[in-house]
Amino acid sequence: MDKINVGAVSYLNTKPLLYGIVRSKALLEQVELVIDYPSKIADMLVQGSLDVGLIPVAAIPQLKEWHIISDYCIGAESAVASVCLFSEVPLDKIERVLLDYQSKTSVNLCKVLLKHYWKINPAMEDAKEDFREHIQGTTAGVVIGDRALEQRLASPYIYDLAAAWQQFTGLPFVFAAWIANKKLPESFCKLFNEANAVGLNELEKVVAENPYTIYDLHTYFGKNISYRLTETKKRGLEKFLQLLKYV
Ligand SMILES: C=C(O[C@@H]1C=C(C(=O)O)C=C[C@H]1O)C(=O)O
Repeated sequence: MDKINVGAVSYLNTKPLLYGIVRSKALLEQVELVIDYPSKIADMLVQGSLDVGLIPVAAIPQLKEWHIISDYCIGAESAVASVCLFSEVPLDKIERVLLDYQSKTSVNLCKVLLKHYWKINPAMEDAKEDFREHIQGTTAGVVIGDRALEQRLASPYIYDLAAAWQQFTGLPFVFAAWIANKKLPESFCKLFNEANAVGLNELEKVVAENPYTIYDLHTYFGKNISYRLTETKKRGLEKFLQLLKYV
């Protein structure tokens, strides 16, 4: 039987989900695992080189067919820490926003918040690889993932996009979810879901396996990121997909 091509995000936030996946022999026999940054994983799922991906939810409208195949996601109930608008000046002085090329969800979340919540209208620019060096003066930037945790040490103004979304809507936010572009066998989905949960029940071990000095990973995995795809998170997701039509 052909292997199921699975794509996962290369950031620290995905380590708790991958912990059990890479330890499940039964799963690894069925799976070819690819790890890359989120916008790449989304493009691969849309093109069909993946069957399942932990994809940015903003890419969902690009898929002809999609199925959420797991109860786990990369979400947040309040401040997420690793998805922020970083700036040297306060919000009302920002003239230009550089948008992280590795993101599909957060750059659109920032557009939604600028328009409907903060009600300001700076210029937006899709950024290139070295964009973090250009976050200065009245030029701000949306940065995601591990690089955002680093950027926290450099930027005086940090606007957490999940916290702002929560204040705007009263709902949690889903950044990425395990989405398949075709129906997959029930037996695989069950095994896959169970494997996702293993690391979440062993966060101490996941932290120990990933030495990191920039940010406390107990806080990051245990408080900032919220991994369960609950009914309220699904409501947050639906609301975001609605607003996405008009950005
Ligand atoms: C919370 C995060 O969520 C991520 C944000 C994504 C996006 O903006 O497209 C995609 C996948 C997630 O890993 C993060 O990476 O910091």
